[in-house]
Amino acid sequence: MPSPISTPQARSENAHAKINLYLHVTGRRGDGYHLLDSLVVFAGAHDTLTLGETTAGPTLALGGAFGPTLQAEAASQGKAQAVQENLVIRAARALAPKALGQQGGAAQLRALHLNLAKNLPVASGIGGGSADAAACLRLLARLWGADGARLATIAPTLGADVPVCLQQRAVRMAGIGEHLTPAPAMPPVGMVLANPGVPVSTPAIFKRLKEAAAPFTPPAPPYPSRGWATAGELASWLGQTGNDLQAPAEAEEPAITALLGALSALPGARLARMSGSGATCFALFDDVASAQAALPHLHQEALPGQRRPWQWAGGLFNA
Ligand SMILES: C[C@](O)(CO)[C@H](O)COP(=O)(O)OP(=O)(O)OC[C@H]1O[C@@H](n2ccc(N)nc2=O)[C@H](O)[C@@H]1O
Ligand SMILES: Nc1ncnc2c1ncn2[C@@H]1O[C@H](COP(=O)(O)OP(=O)(O)OP(=O)(O)O)[C@@H](O)[C@H]1O
Repeated sequence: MPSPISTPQARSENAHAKINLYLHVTGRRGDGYHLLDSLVVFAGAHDTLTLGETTAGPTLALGGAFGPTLQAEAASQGKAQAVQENLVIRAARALAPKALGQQGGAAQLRALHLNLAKNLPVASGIGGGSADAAACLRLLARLWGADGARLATIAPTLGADVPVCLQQRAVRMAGIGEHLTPAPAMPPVGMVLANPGVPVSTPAIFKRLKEAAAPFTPPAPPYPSRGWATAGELASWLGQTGNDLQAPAEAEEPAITALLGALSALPGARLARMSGSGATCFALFDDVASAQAALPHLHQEALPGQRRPWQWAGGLFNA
């Protein structure tokens, strides 16, 4: 039998874009973290992490459309080695001693090189570093041997979104992101994703929400036991929900308001909303073909971008 890491496919792992179809902030913990209720799905769009080798590891090479953005961020922080503090490397460092022991872990880390094709915008509300860290855990678990339970204990130590990105399937998320229950099977859905090219900091948006002192929102109603038969049914059910981070994010970045307007105006769009803490927004369509047909109609003035704007059309990722 081939070893689990012997094929080229086994040496790569995709980190799909996390989409919060709705996000209610239901409370706040004593330590300041917010309690959430969110329906999380994953889009076909993804970063890709691939294993390489070195004798000076752990090392990370950044490629893809947004590799230079991450590289520049690291450089602007004035730390020559900041790329090596990327969440991907932090995930590897967290897993190695637990999977292999101190000595074995140190040896394997020295041999570890990772290539990250960063195709998704950075600091954009679609998982980003969390999805990459989760992909790293899944990839290295295959290489080093670690079970799901072990990964599940490490994931929340890396970030609130890492547990959901580890599962990478449709779930209802509660707590600060650690309570995950399977969602009903999703209907066929088309999706347009767009980022206006403005980075948004998650802590800054939660801080704005806190300062606004708005009342917390109750959790969404129970999900229909048979799920939603069509994208239209899903969109109309989502109409009774919202994203509580959208107003503070729009206050921080008016480009989000313009983008939501442009997405709502797309032919066939059933619902337009922001994901996570922004600034990426999504529109739902009846199917992938409708989303792809609508994408060229997206007004480019809605993507002003200090950074590189981004747009994508496709379907959901089903693990
Ligand atoms: C908004 C979401 O994207 C929804 O999926 C996530 O909750 C954010 O997850 P994340 O980016 O992995 O967040 P972390 O890196 O763990 O936290 C960044 C900061 O966001 C705030 N934060 C995050 C998650 C949460 N449930 N409550 C919070 O208040 C905290 O100030 C925290 O210091
Ligand atoms: N692999 C990575 N990809 C993107 N950002 C990373 C990565 N590793 C570390 N970071 C840092 O994390 C910061 C937040 O970016 P990220 O893309 O994770 O945010 P996000 O998309 O808002 O995430 P979330 O949806 O979980 O809130 C970046 O500004 C960057 O400094």
